[in-house]
Amino acid sequence: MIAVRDLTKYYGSIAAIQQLNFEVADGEIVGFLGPNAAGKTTTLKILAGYMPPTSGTASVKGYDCISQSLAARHCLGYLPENVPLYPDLTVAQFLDFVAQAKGLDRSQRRLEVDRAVSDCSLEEVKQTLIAVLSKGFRQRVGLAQALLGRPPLLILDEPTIGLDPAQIVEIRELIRQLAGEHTVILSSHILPEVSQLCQRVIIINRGQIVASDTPANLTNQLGRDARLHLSVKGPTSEVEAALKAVRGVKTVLSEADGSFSLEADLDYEVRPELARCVVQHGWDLLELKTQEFTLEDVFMNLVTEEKPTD
Ligand SMILES: Nc1ncnc2c1ncn2[C@@H]1O[C@H](COP(=O)(O)OP(=O)(O)OP(=O)(O)O)[C@@H](O)[C@H]1O
Repeated sequence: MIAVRDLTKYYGSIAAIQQLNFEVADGEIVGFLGPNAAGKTTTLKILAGYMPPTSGTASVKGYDCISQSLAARHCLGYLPENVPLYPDLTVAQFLDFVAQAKGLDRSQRRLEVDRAVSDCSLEEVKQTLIAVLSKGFRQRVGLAQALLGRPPLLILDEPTIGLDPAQIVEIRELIRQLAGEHTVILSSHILPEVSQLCQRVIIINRGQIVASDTPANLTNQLGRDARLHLSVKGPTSEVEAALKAVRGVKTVLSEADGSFSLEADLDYEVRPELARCVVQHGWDLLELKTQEFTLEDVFMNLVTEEKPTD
């Protein structure tokens, strides 16, 4: 569905993205994840045909996003970071206007507007002026306009930004439902959002791709170490020293609440020995649990490891 080759964009002397290469297959839901200024919006704008790259190519369904922009744009619906809505129009008028701009004829327009209104649960505000809509409803209108014409690809730039927690849950649920019939690429810097919604994650930092895999594989890649959390009632420095001495334990960190975080070699089952160690010292073992690596750990690992080259 999407093929990106050596995509590079300079704004003046600033390289927003450099030599990006990735593909998105039909039916995939891909999260484009990165910190602020990583180059997410720039990439999505190029894919949506909003601006040309400095070099490299991007195509949607085989159509080049710049030289065959019209054909490429027919295959996609784009929700920009800041949705350009017309406040003086009602929701129905605005959607009809966008449907016209997408080249749909009168009868198709009515059907498509009704379907998008229904898909995005906009019935109650269909005749309401956009000016008076809440941010959550505006975002739904933004999604609805992207859906008009049933494009096979949806490009969603930070779809939940600025929404309250309840609205975020609603929009995520809506995206999950839409994903069944569409290929989706969405950008976000919210890690749980990406791990909940996406089958694959592309992590971008300083304009370059630093990882691309399923959330599960990314967390598995984090290494051969297990993380454990212990809560022990005993003298902190002595407990710390004793835990450190257990075979397989690599690091011990005492936490502000008096508990301990450990990293241990996965090749050893350290838990029985840790428990014995605590009990033999006459301390109380209140809790001992292993902790899974999360996408946040992967992200921090990749993003903080990457140092600027200049
Ligand atoms: N129109 C522009 N003119 C000059 N520089 C720009 C322009 N748009 C973006 N940039 C710069 O390009 C880099 C990438 O920006 P971009 O908006 O693509 O990142 P992003 O990952 O979407 O960030 P955010 O999460 O903050 O929206 C940043 O350094 C940004 O300042």
